[in-house]
Amino acid sequence: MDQTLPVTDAPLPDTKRSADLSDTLRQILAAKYVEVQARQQETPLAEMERRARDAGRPRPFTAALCNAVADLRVGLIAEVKRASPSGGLIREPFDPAGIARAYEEAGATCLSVLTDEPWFQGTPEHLRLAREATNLPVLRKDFMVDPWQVFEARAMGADAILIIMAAVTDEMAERLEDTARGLDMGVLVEIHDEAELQRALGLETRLIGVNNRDLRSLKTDIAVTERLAPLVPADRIPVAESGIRTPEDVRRMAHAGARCLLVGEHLLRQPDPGAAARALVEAA
Ligand SMILES: O=P(O)(O)OC[C@@H](O)[C@@H](O)c1c[nH]c2ccccc12
Repeated sequence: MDQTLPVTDAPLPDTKRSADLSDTLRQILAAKYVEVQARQQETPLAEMERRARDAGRPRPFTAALCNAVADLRVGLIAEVKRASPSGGLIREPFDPAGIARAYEEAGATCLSVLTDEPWFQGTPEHLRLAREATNLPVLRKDFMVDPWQVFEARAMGADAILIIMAAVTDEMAERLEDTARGLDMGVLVEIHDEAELQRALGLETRLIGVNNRDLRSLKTDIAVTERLAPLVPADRIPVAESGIRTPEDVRRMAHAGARCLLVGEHLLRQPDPGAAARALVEAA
């Protein structure tokens, strides 16, 4: 996939201004800024806000995960994506509705659906199809850099958004969260190190996602959750993300304190993603 994109000086958080930021993340964010600015010309904020409010009330995303944790179940956020740049996944044929139904039958608590197209071949239509096929709350998995995208998420039917601390300033993170809360949407904030955890704790959301994938190197190591989940305060809920494949991985994440898991690639590489999801749900 040719991704030679114009790199602009996106307002990245100070900690990320150095060259240590992965080319991938920098290119994704630079392209996202260009894309979002163009899309706002087509659909101004006032109109997108109207569409969001017309979309009705979201399904409870955070409450679904809190209930799973309270019932000592695994809170599985099962991901729907056609491709992934880091692992070379391409799922063909790709049936978002069928995959979502299989996840629901397997006992998943929520869905995560990629809507980033250049890198993950995701679309808002994938999210709409997956959401319509189940009763599960759906997280819009995309690179949020502007509150306009939060209204767009609700307008396409999403029930929650992701805030990646490595991708935004503290001020933007707060604006994104305020916008989501104003729409009664859930917020999963994502971190990859101790500094990002401290920044994330400045937000209200209880859901602290620990991404085992380093957005600089795209290297994945589930030991990241084992290091960071114990540092998450007791009034928050750690969510282990990325690189989770086996029942043993699930037990390691649970032992580290993460009973909510976000899993994609392993499930989507299987002929029957539902059976693979059930194996993980039953593992803890
Ligand atoms: O496919 P995996 O390794 O199971 O990972 C799922 C999910 O954690 C990953 O897709 C993800 C986590 N944070 C993101 C931010 C943007 C895009 C993708 C992601």
